[in-house]
Amino acid sequence: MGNVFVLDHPLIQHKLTHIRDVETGTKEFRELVDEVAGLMAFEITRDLPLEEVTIQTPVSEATMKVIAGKKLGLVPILRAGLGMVDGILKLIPAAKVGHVGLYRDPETLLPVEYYVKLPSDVEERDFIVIDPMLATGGSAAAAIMSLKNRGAKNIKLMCLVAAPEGIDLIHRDHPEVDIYLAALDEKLNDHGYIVPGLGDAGDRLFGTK
Ligand SMILES: O=P(O)(O)OC[C@H]1O[C@H](OP(=O)(O)OP(=O)(O)O)[C@H](O)[C@@H]1O
Ligand SMILES: O=c1cc[nH]c(=O)[nH]1
Ligand SMILES: [Mg+2]
Repeated sequence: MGNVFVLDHPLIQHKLTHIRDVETGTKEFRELVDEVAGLMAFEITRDLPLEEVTIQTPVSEATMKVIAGKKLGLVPILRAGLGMVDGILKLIPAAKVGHVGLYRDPETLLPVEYYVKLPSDVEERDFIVIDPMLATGGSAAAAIMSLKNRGAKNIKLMCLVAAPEGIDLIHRDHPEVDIYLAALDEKLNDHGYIVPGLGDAGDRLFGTK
């Protein structure tokens, strides 16, 4: 079964509290999501392989380590996943970015796919699927399936806030996928919103409500 990592570094917890606060406006919300995504990327990339290179310092020759040309792909789920991309790209600027467009039908809570564009070398890349919210898990599970159907083999999932229901669905449908979170919340409400959560991530990021 895939692991669930809750990245509860004090900086992440502090910023996430402000993200959750209903008084936090669009500009600050966007900046904080960007910052937390960068802090989380630090931990998610912990297993990147290194290789040795020989360099010359001002003092001597030395054998040191650099990241060994791993092919990474970030896949934000539109729209809200977009808010986390730049914060990660600041740390991993060479990553390619694919997009999966999904919205959750407000009545059925089921995901509806409207767009997919991935890097051409899907089979050779390790992917991180990104969405701030893992609620019922339907959107993330569908995005992961979309990647697998196109040949992706190694996939991680990165979210800010999850409900237990979402974790269960990913474990059921994609048991090998590791999940990285900033917080695991209590439950879903009757409308499928995470409690306490942070509200509608897309609307808060883009100011559409
Ligand atoms: O786990 P689930 O129950 O599927 O819910 C989570 C999804 O809901 C939100 O997207 P939304 O449908 O609001 O689209 P948006 O990002 O365009 O606002 C959120 O960004 C996730 O993609
Ligand atoms: O709490 C939730 C659940 C789904 N989508 C969101 O944006 N927020
Ligand atoms: Mg939304």
